[in-house]
Amino acid sequence: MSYKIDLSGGILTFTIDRPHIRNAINDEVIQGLEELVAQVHNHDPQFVIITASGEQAFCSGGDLSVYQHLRTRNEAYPMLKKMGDVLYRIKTLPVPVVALVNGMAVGGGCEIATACDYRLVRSHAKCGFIQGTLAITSGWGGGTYAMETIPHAEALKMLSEARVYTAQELLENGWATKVVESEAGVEAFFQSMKKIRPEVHRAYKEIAIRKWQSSHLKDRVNEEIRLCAELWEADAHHDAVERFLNKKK
Ligand SMILES: CCCC(=O)SCCNC(=O)CCNC(=O)[C@H](O)C(C)(C)COP(=O)(O)OP(=O)(O)OC[C@H]1O[C@@H](n2cnc3c(N)ncnc32)[C@H](O)[C@@H]1OP(=O)(O)O
Repeated sequence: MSYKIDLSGGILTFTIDRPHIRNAINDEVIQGLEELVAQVHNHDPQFVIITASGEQAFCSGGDLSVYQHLRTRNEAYPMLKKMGDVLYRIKTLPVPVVALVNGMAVGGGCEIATACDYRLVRSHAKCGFIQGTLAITSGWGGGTYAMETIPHAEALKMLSEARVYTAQELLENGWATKVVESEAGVEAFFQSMKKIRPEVHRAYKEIAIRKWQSSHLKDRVNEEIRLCAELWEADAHHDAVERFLNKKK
């Protein structure tokens, strides 16, 4: 199984469990995220956490060993759309969603964390929208969410530079909610949040969702997915993926 879902103390936690491949996303993880959404609606938790196994990586994006076989725009689009749709459903869950960024979050991994309401970033973690180095854009909605989350120039810079940022840089540009040294920092965050009644958190989330609906967030995400699918089929993308996968051979 590529993921775990656990409910404890009113917190529903989704853990990507593929540390050997830096928690890259495959179809099973995408299905798991769909199951997470269903479980939120069934169990009514106070908070949702998305995290991953190990300390090296939160998520290295799409599993390139699998998705390298998607060659054309029409082949790439269904994968991008499926993940984009489930991330939008996660973003618009009625309760706060917290990314516990336990290590590197790059490419689609950075998109997943950006879709969350809060990002608790371990001090050793580095994160970035490195998609540009693969000659594509973000394609799961993360670019659109970055522009909703941090000031425009910071978002555009982070997306366009396509490099990894340190935890300190992420705190400075507003992407990281808090940099945490250890589990104690995470517990302190939730202790503080739990002082406020769940219905208050839900009400604020509802206000945020209304804003996203009125600014047609879903349409903007769909346009991002379409643009990424177009770039996906270029030789420049496939050559870059091949270079990454063959780097040690
Ligand atoms: C589809 C939406 C957009 C996207 O997500 S495009 C994908 C963007 N992701 C990438 O370009 C992959 C980036 N990965 C990396 O840069 C590095 O692996 C990373 C995360 C910095 C970690 O570096 P290191 O700790 O040095 O680990 P490493 O590179 O030796 O990786 C360990 C093993 O995992 C593999 N791996 C890492 N990320 C992967 C991925 N996304 N898809 C497929 N395989 C991946 C890597 O090839 C290596 O495998 P092996 O042990 O050499 O067989």
